[in-house]
Amino acid sequence: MSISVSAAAVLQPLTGRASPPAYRVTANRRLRIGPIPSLSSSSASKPILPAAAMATDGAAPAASGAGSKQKLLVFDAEEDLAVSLAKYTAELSEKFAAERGAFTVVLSGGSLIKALRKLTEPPYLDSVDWSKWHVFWVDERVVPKDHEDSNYKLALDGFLSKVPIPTGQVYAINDALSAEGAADDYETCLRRLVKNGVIAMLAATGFPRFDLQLLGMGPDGHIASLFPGHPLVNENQKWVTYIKDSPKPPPERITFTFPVINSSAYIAMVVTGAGKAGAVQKALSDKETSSDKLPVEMAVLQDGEFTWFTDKEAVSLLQNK
Ligand SMILES: O=C1O[C@H](COP(=O)(O)O)[C@@H](O)[C@H](O)[C@H]1O
Repeated sequence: MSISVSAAAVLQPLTGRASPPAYRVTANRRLRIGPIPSLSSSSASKPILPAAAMATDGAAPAASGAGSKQKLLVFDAEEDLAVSLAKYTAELSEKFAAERGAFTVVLSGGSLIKALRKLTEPPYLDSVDWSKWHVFWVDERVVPKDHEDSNYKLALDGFLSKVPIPTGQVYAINDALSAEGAADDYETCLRRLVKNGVIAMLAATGFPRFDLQLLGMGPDGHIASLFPGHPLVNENQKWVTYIKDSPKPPPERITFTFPVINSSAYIAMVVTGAGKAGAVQKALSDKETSSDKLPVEMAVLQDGEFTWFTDKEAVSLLQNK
């Protein structure tokens, strides 16, 4: 099989949003998977038509994922990905700071944090208005904040300690509480910030609408602390919930639920390495009605823009099919 790439994917710059590192990709539900054509010798990323979740411009909203678009960016090297991710994030920061006077950013743990390193360097260190940033976690391990397993510590060491975000705008969990207590406490914090306008609300869903969620995916296709086959993936009332039997250690965690993840304005899904190629292949295959969806496949924005930032290894099974 071969990949079908729309010419529009190459030629049509995205408009109406922050100017992105790549291009709008128009939908093609007859996606064929195969070798990635060389689209531009000067570009480090190659837009490819991805998943069934992609929506045609102007298409009627589907039952879920209304208004959702997905783009797939594939970089030759992780270094190129990091450069592009920094530009993308800085442009969204500028857009939301101008529009709303605040930029609400959700971090995951794991490999994502290292991919943010270019934001801590010139020109972004000086050009980004860090005073507008409000930082949250899509999931957190229920451990002390100075524990090696803490997503807060990972982000502090690798990112937050290197940029001047006001400490009062960094919303870590209360690590003195139980998993259940920490989840409730975090949701209460989010509700307060929605009430005072720091976090937007998506009227269509009644859930908070973060400006940008910077997410990673595990080799099993989990995102946040929402794991394949775990009942938490079906939680549709709570904003934040907890897990005590995480298949990946540590076992106790709190996590945003899918309604919150899917109410975001923008998601950057940052996935690198051959170890994730199987999950990427499944997520970007053309099975629209698969009943055994991976958690990453359940991340479908209600009204927003979803961009995959990947490297060649992560999409290697797409290339070889
Ligand atoms: O446990 C977790 O894993 C995922 C994926 O991590 P990665 O190192 O494979 O990128 C991460 O997104 C999540 O926040 C974390 O708690």
